[in-house]
Amino acid sequence: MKIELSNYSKVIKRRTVLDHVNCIFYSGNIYGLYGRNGSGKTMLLRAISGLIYGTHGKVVIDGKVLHKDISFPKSMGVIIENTNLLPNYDAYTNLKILSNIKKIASDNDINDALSSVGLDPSNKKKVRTYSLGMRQRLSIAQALFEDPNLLLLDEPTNALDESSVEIVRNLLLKKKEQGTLIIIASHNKEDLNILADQIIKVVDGKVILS
Ligand SMILES: Nc1ncnc2c1ncn2[C@@H]1O[C@H](COP(=O)(O)OP(=O)(O)OP(=O)(O)O)[C@@H](O)[C@H]1O
Repeated sequence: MKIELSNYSKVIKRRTVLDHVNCIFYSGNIYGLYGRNGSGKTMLLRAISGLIYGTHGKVVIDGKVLHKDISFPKSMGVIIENTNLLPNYDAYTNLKILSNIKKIASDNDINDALSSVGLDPSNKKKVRTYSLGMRQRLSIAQALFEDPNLLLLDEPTNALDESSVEIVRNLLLKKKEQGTLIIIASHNKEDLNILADQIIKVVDGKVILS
């Protein structure tokens, strides 16, 4: 998989939040987006995910122009703010409902996905009563669940304790080895140093490649 942003800009209410971004992402790599609050990291993830329309420029995914040839990247797992969880169901039911929509997962798949992030599949607690860290682990299970080719993760480990961070780092490195393209926005320099093949600095909507 190859994702290319060419001269991509996004202007919201006369403010340029992404400014002539040019970058290329390839499968089998982890890219770390690093930058201050409000610099545009989440916006860049949204642009790649197809959640927003660019004001100028384009996103091309495997030769197909986003919002022209395709609406979304074909196989994608996303964590952009914790809006993807169903708070009134337990963790198992969250993944079960997702799998019923997509009709792909067995009970074993669900149990494995929850166990892989250290959640107990038999825990019947409703997700609304979960701690932030448990929610974050469930979001990660959900993003990884269908084995997507592309993972877009906004601050995936900011609420996790040390042992959970370790679990998630290992999971992501394993996915990378399997050829997944992973883009992570993070304030955690240690995470990015350990995980990222390339760190991309985002400053005032501009991308600085290093
Ligand atoms: N819906 C919106 N309407 C107007 N401006 C927005 C909107 N969402 C984000 N912005 C602005 O776009 C800019 C980039 O925001 P973005 O969320 O991408 O930053 P970020 O680098 O992810 O920050 P953080 O580290 O705090 O998560 C910010 O100035 C923000 O105020």
